[in-house]
Parts: sequence; C-alpha cells; structure tokens
Amino acid sequence: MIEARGLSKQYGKKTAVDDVSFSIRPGQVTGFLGPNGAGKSTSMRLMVGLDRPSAGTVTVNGRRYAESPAPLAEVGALLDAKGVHPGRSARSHLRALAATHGIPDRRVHEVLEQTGLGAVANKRVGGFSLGMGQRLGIAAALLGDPQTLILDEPVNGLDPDGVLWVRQLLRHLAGEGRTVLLSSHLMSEMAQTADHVIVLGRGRVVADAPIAEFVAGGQGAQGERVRVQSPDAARLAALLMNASGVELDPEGEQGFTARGIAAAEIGRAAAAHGIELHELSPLSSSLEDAYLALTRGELEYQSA
Ligand SMILES: Nc1ncnc2c1ncn2[C@@H]1O[C@H](COP(=O)(O)OP(=O)(O)OP(=O)(O)O)[C@@H](O)[C@H]1O
Repeated sequence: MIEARGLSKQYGKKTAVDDVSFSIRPGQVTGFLGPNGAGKSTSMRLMVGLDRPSAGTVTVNGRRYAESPAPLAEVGALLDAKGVHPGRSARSHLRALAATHGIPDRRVHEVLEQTGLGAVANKRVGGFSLGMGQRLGIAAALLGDPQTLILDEPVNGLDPDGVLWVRQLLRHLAGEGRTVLLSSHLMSEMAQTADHVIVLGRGRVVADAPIAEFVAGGQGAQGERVRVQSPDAARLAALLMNASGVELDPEGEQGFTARGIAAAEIGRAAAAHGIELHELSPLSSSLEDAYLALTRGELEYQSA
C-alpha cells in the first residue's frame, strides 16, 4: 500500500505536486495518468525517497522508503532506465546491485530469465536497444522480489511483444497480491493493464477511480454515440434532427455519428420511413475518450 497525505513538491516557484492524497492498494494494478508535467514522475520520485516532499508525507507499507531496512525487497522501482554504466554487462550490473543489497545471487539469474535477457546477459549494456534497457530496468526493479512496484513508463521503447509481456507480468504480480503502480501515456495499453486509475493534472489529483467507473463517467459526460451508415443518410439526419438534444457529426457522404439518441430509436425512425441502413453501431467510450474529456483543461503544454 502506498499512501500519500497532503503531499507537495515545490521546485523554486514551480509547484510540481500540489497537496495530493491517495492510497494505492495491493492486489491490483494502478495506472498513473496525466498530461506532460502533471507531476507523475515527481510523485514517484517522492515515493522512493529520490526527492524530499516540501510538505506532507508518502509512505510505502506504512513507513517512509528511507526508513526501510531492506529497500529493494520492499519497493522495486523503474524511474530512469538510463542510470546504468554502459561498459558493464547486464549480469554484472544486477550482481553489483544484488551484492550491495544483500540479495542472493540466484535472483540475478531468475530476473534475467524472467525479463528475457538471459541470452544477452553478458553483453555490454552500452550496446543495448531502448527496449533491452527497459527490460534491464524492470529486472533491477524485480531483483529484491518486492511487495511494491513503481514503474515510470515501463513500456516506453518496447516492441509489441515487449508491451504484451509487461502487461502480463504486471497482471501476474498484482495477482500475487503485490502493489503495482505504473505510469504510461499509452491509453489503450493502460486500459488493458490497470484496474484503477489516478489522474493528475497540474500537480493535483483530478480523478481516482476504478477504471470501469472512470470510463463510464466519461461516457456520461460525453453522451452515448452511435455510428450510422446509410445511402439515404441526409434524409435520416434531417428526421433525427427534429428530436430535441440530438447532435450529429457528418462522416462522409453516407454517414454520421449521432449523440443524444439511442441506436434503437434511430433504427425505428429509419424503418418507419423506409430508409435502408448499412450500419447502426453504438460506440463504446474508451479510456482515451474519458481521459481527454477530463484533462482538456489540465494541460500545461498544449498543442496549438
Ligand atoms: N528537478 C526539477 N526542477 C525543476 N522543475 C522540475 C523538476 N522536476 C520536475 N519539474 C517540473 O515539475 C512539473 C512536474 O513534472 P513531472 O516530471 O513530475 O511530470 P510528469 O507528469 O511526470 O510529466 P511527463 O508525462 O512529461 O513525464 C513540470 O512542470 C516539471 O517541469
């Protein structure tokens, strides 16, 4: 369990994290979302004692990370995959880490196999691809067999196989009852990996909910949408526009997306007027839709 209470971090005049409180529970994967600069990495750094809070506290399993007698066995973190000496091999890097933390050497072999690095374990890390570097960072995080995992953008640079592997690994670790926190900007991946999401915007918590609830909330805000294709789309559109609260977005010559009206009602109107339908599909809201709707006002760095 990771608990933040009134947590703040100030860098000069910049407030990176602004009085946030949350609990990240064991047994599930929690996704940390938010636009660039929202404070995700800073919050993660505070969790593992790489920075000191300006105010408030953050604890892992009830104590501050710095107070843990065996920190790597308590928390495994991937915060910056670049912090490895390029001349070292993956195996020697992990061995050194294990030795300084009293972790048995057999764990090095185990995590190399677990992360698919067995075949390249003796190669120089300097020659590693971005994805191999990410795997090594994940191997280091797993080394102490920790109860809590904190991973900042773990799938960054991984190929589709690697992305799938991370998803299955994190689901497995959460299934064993561990606390798993990850940040990612890949919404479709997050939707398939996380059980719960915490969204930050400008240093504050703007949402903290089970993922299904979060997505459903976005749907409510946006209204259910229905995609319609018909050779007589213009006539059908004119009919539907008579109903109050209906909005239509044209999609080519022969279709539109309707909002504010159920698919069944559209089908009924079409049948009553002998209009041929080629498609009538309710569009389910996605994590991305819900996220974009929520964070529209929270962007620090906005596209023109
Ligand atoms: N060491 C630092 N000194 C000054 N400002 C910092 C420092 N670290 C972070 N910031 C600022 O704090 C804010 C939050 O940054 P942070 O990296 O935590 O955001 P993030 O949500 O992880 O963003 P991203 O998605 O881009 O990784 C940003 O405005 C950033 O510029």
